[in-house]
Amino acid sequence: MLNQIIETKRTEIKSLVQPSLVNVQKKSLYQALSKPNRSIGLIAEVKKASPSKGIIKEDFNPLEIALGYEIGGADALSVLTDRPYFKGHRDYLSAIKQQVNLPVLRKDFIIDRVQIEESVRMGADAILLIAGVVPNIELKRLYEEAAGAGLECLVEVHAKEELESLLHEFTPSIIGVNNRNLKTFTTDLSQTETIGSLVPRNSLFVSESGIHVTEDLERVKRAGAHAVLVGESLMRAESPAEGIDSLYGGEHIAATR
Ligand SMILES: O=P(O)(O)OC[C@@H](O)[C@@H](O)c1c[nH]c2ccccc12
Repeated sequence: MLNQIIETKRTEIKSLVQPSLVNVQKKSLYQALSKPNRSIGLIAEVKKASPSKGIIKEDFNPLEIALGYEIGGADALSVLTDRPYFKGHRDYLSAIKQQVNLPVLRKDFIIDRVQIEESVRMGADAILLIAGVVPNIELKRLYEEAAGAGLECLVEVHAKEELESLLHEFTPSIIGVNNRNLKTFTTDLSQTETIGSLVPRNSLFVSESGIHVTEDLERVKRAGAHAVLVGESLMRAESPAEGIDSLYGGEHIAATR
């Protein structure tokens, strides 16, 4: 499946037409996650569908969901911009970034520098870079290119060895451990525990995927995660804010903010 997605991206890139530049105020994902609203940070994801779950939300209004996440006290947003597999759109990200006062991560499969330019133009604050889809040396180039263009990166890994070999090349400021196995699509939170022990002290550590209930949150918190990236369980909630509230077991937002 991942191979197929990457093939599709290569085709998309060949005919990519750059969007016009949207004028937005940059917000740092790193800073937001360094001082989270609650005991563990939250990147709340705007996602209509996924290859493993099909359509997650029928009546999907991305802007409304994003505004709901902001009201609910999310620290940052992740917006799917991949169209064929996740039913996202780059216009969703631009619209959200113009209306919501939170850092926005572009969730897509970035394999080429033209997509970095595209991300800047659409108004993203940060992009996802996935280890294993391009060689590490190439990932490092994309990371540096993004930094030069003013974008932060969440660098996603899936195995201990993958993180180890990545750290030989460079040390990302924000490292995501994906609990989802990209081949079988199953999620396993022990991924966060095993791989988390290797995340360098100075990097922010995000646990991604398969976090549904307060116990899951507690578990990845114990494993040292600074933040979680949550999509499906929030998308299925009665409302985005209620979803966040029940995930956090009613934990209040820090009064110091
Ligand atoms: O819906 P979930 O299980 O809460 O997962 C969110 C997020 O981690 C997931 O959407 C994701 C993680 N890495 C990705 C890479 C591409 C697309 C999507 C993803």
